[in-house]
Amino acid sequence: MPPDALALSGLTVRHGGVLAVDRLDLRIGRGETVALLGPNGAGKSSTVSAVLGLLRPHAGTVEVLGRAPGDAVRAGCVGAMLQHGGLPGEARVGEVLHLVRCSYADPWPLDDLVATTGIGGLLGRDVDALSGGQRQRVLLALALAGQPPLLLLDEPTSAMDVEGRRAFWTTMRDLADRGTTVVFATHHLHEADAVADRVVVMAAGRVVADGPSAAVRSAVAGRTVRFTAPGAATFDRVPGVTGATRLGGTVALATTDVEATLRALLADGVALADLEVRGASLEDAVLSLVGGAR
Ligand SMILES: Nc1ncnc2c1ncn2[C@@H]1O[C@H](COP(=O)(O)OP(=O)(O)OP(=O)(O)O)[C@@H](O)[C@H]1O
Repeated sequence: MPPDALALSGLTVRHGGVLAVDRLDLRIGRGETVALLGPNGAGKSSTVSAVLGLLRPHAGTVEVLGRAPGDAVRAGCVGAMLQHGGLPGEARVGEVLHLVRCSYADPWPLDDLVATTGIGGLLGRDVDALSGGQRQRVLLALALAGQPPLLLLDEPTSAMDVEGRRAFWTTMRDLADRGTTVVFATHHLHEADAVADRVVVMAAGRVVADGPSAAVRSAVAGRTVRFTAPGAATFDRVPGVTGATRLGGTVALATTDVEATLRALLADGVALADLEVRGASLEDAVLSLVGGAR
């Protein structure tokens, strides 16, 4: 059987006195699309850096496609887009792309790479003159230049506009459909929800949840009941309600028992105009999981 894309065992990363990753065990199979989630400082970037061999773990092991991280990177098996990824200065985008493609034995065909990453209009531009979102698209093209089987992306869409993000994730889904393993750290939870087969939630250097997004969401009890109610009536004492907020005429009630809450509201004669009941979002789930890990 071919080795997993990633196999981390007991990975521990320290930055001086700071414990960034704490005995992390994680396996990611080939072809999976995995979102690494968690608050600032959870250890996501440190994990990515260890996988790329950019820092030496304090303890534990890292295998990338069955190899040591440095070997996998040197063999062109890993494409990466890092949070603070640099581009050489005083060069044009096309020149940098050419140089990087030349370093691979079997580079991604240029026209297709340029079209896939949407950088056709940028090839003649100075890299120093790119906007944040354009820079991220160029970094993606460089990460893909060697057609790597594994892509590691650290907050890849942080500077992109809505359209750029949508195009980016469409590209990622296409890559995943072609069998590329995609691992990305993000704070855009709705994107993780839409794109990833699996989400791994980290807090304080450890995994606090791991599974399909729907499973992680369902781990959090509770629903939100939302309706329009003019006036200043309060609803925090309604059965099941654990939290009530009002914004103008819109009332949102967090409840652990939707039926009891709705029955009580109807019995009180509340009209429940524009009624909406929804389950926990991935954001609710992550907040709850991370809160519990603190
Ligand atoms: N070079 C460094 N020197 C000292 N401490 C560091 C360094 N890099 C990271 N840390 C610390 O390690 C911990 C984990 O940081 P890391 O960047 O891995 O988290 P993260 O989950 O990627 O956060 P973010 O979402 O903010 O990017 C944090 O407490 C951070 O302050």
